[in-house]
Amino acid sequence: MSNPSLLPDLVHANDRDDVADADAVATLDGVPVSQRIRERIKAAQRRFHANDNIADFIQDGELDALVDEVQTKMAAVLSSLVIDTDSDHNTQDTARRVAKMYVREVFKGRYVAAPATTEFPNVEHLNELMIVGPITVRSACSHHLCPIVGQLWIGVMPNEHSNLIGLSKYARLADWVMSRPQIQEEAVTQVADLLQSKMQPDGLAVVMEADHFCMGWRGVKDMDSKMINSVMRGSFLKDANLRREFLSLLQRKKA
Ligand SMILES: Nc1nc2c(ncn2[C@@H]2O[C@H](COP(=O)(O)OP(=O)(O)OP(=O)(O)O)[C@@H](O)[C@H]2O)c(=O)[nH]1
Repeated sequence: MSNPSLLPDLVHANDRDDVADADAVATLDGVPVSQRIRERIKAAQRRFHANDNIADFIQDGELDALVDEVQTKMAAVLSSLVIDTDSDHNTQDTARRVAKMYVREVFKGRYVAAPATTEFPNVEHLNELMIVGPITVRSACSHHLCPIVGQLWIGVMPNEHSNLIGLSKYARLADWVMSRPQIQEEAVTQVADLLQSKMQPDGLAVVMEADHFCMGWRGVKDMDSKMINSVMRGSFLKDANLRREFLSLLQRKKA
């Protein structure tokens, strides 16, 4: 969706002097930009959970306005945490930095469309196991918004009708999915669904192993435990030998 004609009407909080004012939310005709986006999603009867992509409902220029809006709300959070952002030189720009980090970096996978992937026909009718990994992945848990950092392995069993995608695209697509507040079980399923739709392979396997900072940095403060989970589809589910081959190759690489 894009409608550049809306741009001149956007009022950006950072165009003004009162950026720390909790009422100075970026608006379009007096309506906060998040509300406009939410109304479009609801009208289309679509979901907007933390790990959903909502790029189809965001118009040109609105992401900048969203950063402005989040900045204003973050300033209010810092104020409620009784941090003196006026005299504390370290936190003067923190609200802006955090807003940019959420919208433009760590949760970008909610707000931008999927990276382009060229799909190539499987001309040689390749039908051998292929494994990509470890791909380093970074996400955040939906519960505390604490980082999740780990590794991902992908196994593909193509057939003659499958599409092949460039090697770098596995990492790009995984990053797009992970750059949203997630739980690991759903993140792995989303990666599998995405690859399945692009490649249509006979079988697909995705394994993820990650550290959850909500366990290590806070809460139970267990630094050692990791979460490992996997999704097996098609021939990886039906064929125990294929599954064993994939898991043993992966173990050898991890050792
Ligand atoms: N299943 C699953 N749980 C996760 C994931 N990331 C974080 N969690 C857990 O989600 C739970 C959040 O639940 P709550 O019990 O409501 O939160 P809490 O009281 O702050 O929990 P504590 O972490 O035990 O202090 C915690 O147990 C986290 O460790 C994930 O990817 N998958």
